[in-house]
Amino acid sequence: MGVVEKIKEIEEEMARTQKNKATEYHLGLLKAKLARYRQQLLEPTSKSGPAGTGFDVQKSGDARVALIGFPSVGKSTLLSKLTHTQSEAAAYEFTTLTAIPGVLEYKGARIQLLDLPGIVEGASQGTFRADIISTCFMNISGRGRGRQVVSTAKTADVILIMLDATKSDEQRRLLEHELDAVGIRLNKSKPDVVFKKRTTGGITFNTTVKLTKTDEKTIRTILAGYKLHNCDVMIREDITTDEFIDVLIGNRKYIPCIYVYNKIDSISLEQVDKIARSSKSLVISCEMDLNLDYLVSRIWEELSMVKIYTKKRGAHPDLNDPVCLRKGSTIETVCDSIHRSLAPNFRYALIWSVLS
Ligand SMILES: Nc1nc2c(ncn2[C@@H]2O[C@H](COP(=O)(O)OP(=O)(O)OP(=O)(O)O)[C@@H](O)[C@H]2O)c(=O)[nH]1
Ligand SMILES: [K+]
Ligand SMILES: [Mg+2]
Repeated sequence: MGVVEKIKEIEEEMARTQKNKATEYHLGLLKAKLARYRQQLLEPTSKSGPAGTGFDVQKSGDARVALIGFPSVGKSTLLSKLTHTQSEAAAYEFTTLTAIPGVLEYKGARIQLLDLPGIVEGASQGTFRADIISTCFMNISGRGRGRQVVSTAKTADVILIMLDATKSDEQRRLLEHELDAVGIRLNKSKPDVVFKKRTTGGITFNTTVKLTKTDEKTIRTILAGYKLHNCDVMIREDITTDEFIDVLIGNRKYIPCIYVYNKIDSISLEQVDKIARSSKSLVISCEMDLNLDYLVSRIWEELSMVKIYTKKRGAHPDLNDPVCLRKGSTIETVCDSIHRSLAPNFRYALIWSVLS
């Protein structure tokens, strides 16, 4: 049986299994298995298909923002509006077939905006079902280049999920599920769990908070499923079973995301108002140039960039030429962004002032 069939089988079993206290451990095991198979799908050595590599577009500028969405929601139109790059836009689906990078200049930073092909061929006419997702997920040879797109999304600092405001919100859940399946966690931070493998000593299990969404037994069952018999687990947050599996698997990507609803020129004011009020959501019309400036400022906010000005001794800094980095970067990152030979010989930095 291939990996895809195994995934399908587990998904079916999970759908059949009633969720209650008695089945919790079993479901936990199934979840762990499912995560492992999905992982295999993306591994280059897997026999199930080619590696989950993204499009071959070099990262450039200070940050990368990826546009993800169904066909014809207006991704290319947006890229052409916000950057000097023209990406072909048309009324038919799958106009864009590869990744098109453009540069968005804002507050002295250069942000790479990536237009990507529309994803999830065939899913748009189906209802939200796990078996459809698995099939779409594998559908890389067809017109929709789903897997390549989601792999590219993994390299982004911020993801824009672009939606057609005139269509149902089902599209949003499908896209979220698709990204989730490849290990992207949207608008979440890494679970506060310390996990260390050991060679002997059994399992030590500690928590600093009360666990209400999972428990020690479930976690021990999962560890056994992974053949992890010696390790330290320290849980410092009220995590779910899924979040624990994420920690075990390790290569999850925690990426901020904004839901951008386009084409609001075609819906009622009441509908616009409703969408605009939900969190992380934003309404625009590319065609009528509505709210595009606000979108850019929100992207900037989500990127949480800091600007660093360097100066020569006795001279003023050049305020037109900042080094732009994500918040949380270190002096070493600053050095590396100036020149890669700088950090090894670096001794100290003088810091003048911090502006907010
Ligand atoms: N009414 C309306 N139409 C829009 C708006 N933005 C884009 N469109 C139209 O939507 C259609 C699709 O736009 P594209 O930019 O090609 O969409 P895409 O998401 O890049 O599509 P694919 O590359 O095929 O995935 C075009 O006919 C655009 O003119 C908008 O704000 N309002
Ligand atoms: K299109
Ligand atoms: Mg396009």
